[in-house]
Amino acid sequence: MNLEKTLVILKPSAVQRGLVGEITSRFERKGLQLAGMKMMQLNDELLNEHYAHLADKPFFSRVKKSMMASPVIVCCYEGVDAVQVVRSMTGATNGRKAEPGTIRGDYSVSGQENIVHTSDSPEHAIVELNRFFKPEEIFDYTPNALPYLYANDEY
Ligand SMILES: Nc1ncnc2c1ncn2[C@@H]1O[C@H](COP(=O)(O)OP(=O)(O)OP(=O)(O)O)[C@@H](O)[C@H]1O
Repeated sequence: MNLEKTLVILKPSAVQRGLVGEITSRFERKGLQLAGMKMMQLNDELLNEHYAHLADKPFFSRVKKSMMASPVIVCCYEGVDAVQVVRSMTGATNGRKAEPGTIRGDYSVSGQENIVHTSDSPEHAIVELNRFFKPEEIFDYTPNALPYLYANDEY
């Protein structure tokens, strides 16, 4: 089984709108295991790194400003194929286009204020978790529910 860890950032739009419990409960109910969680204030240096792929976009400084508008909650979730599972729960970037049932589809009507960031590949998840967490802030433990979450078979 392909056990992975992935990064979720509850953006200022989630924190300010009081959606932290709603969003984290979705991941819990799905069966993803919480491996790390903290509140932090993002800064320009971190965001230049995190959003380097957007540096030449006209909305770059607006996105960074919005990500610094309040503290965020950063989470590490673990599970089999966790990156793809969390990404599919996230929905399309623009909340107006995201499918109902996804986090962005259910809680956002904006392209920018879209509630969560989630890692988009296993490779990026490793880099992003190292960016936002110290090693000692990520916890490895065996959930009691493990036999009820995954069967032994490979589908
Ligand atoms: N055209 C746009 N106008 C305003 N903000 C945008 C636009 N496109 C993207 N963004 C913001 O920048 C973030 C990063 O954009 P990216 O293209 O990496 O999308 P994403 O991978 O769906 O989002 P994320 O990386 O946050 O999960 C988006 O989540 C959104 O907040």
